[in-house]
Amino acid sequence: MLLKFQFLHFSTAFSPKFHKISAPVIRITKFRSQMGSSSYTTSSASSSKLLFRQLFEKDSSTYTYLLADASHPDKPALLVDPVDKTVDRDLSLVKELGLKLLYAINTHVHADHVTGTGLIKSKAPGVKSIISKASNAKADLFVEPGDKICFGDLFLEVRSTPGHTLGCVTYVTGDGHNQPQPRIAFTGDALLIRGCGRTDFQGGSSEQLYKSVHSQIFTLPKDTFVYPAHDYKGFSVSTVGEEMLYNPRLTKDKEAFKNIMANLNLSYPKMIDVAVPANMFCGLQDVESKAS
Ligand SMILES: N[C@@H](CCC(=O)N[C@@H](CSS)C(=O)NCC(=O)O)C(=O)O
Ligand SMILES: [Fe+2]
Repeated sequence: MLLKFQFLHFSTAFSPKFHKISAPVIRITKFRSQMGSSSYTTSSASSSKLLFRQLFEKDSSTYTYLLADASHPDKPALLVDPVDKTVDRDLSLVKELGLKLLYAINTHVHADHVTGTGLIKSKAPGVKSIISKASNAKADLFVEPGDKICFGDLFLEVRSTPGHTLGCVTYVTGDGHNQPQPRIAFTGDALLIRGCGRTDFQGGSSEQLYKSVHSQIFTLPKDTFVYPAHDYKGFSVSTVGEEMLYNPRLTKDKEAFKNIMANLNLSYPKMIDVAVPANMFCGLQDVESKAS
């Protein structure tokens, strides 16, 4: 089934410190209900267009993802959850692969590392930063549930998955013509491989996280790949079906899940007092205050 694109309105917002920009985030009617159907045709041609790289930052065990439409003449690309320390590596890769980086995107306001989105903007002018409107952080573009972030013929659909933080979102791949199979879900810290994000700060709520994962991620096709923002156990990828069967927290009923989350006894992330305020400003809070 072909999706009918309808441009509703642009979701743009401006950080006072950044250039004015006008890149659109596209909203499409009935998108979420269509995503729930199984009537999309599979096309190996369409799925082969996606260039995909998983990158790792070892100090915070963070995964950054590079995606591009390799079939498009411009090879438009985006980065999900870049880290400040590895921005040069990521931008070198973008250059080596001949990609045109459009967007630097966060799944949420990270507590354990400084995002690379602000640095990327300064080193690669024209790139737009994106975060959810619900995060209340600064960025060039704010996304809401159902929005599509387009790069060439491909896009990321935005799904609201609060619970680890108030503004957490999951980005799910899609194609303007055919639904590539399988899809990929970038779950941030909402769903980790055999785990999930903690819920004890940044507006976290175990009740909300349970609902988010079950309603927004576990409803995706079971062969959907799960690529989280972190891994602490040596995993790199899972699937929705695998997590529905084997996730030791989210396979439990809600009350058992809430009990597990209330008793994690994790120490606070070492960088939280630096990272959260900085990440409210694309990781550039100190740089900006020093500059002004
Ligand atoms: N030790 C690390 C932080 C580890 C941590 O708290 N990770 C977060 C995701 S980053 S906000 C988390 O939700 N972990 C869940 C879990 O079960 O481990 C540091 O000091 O930075
Ligand atoms: Fe987090």
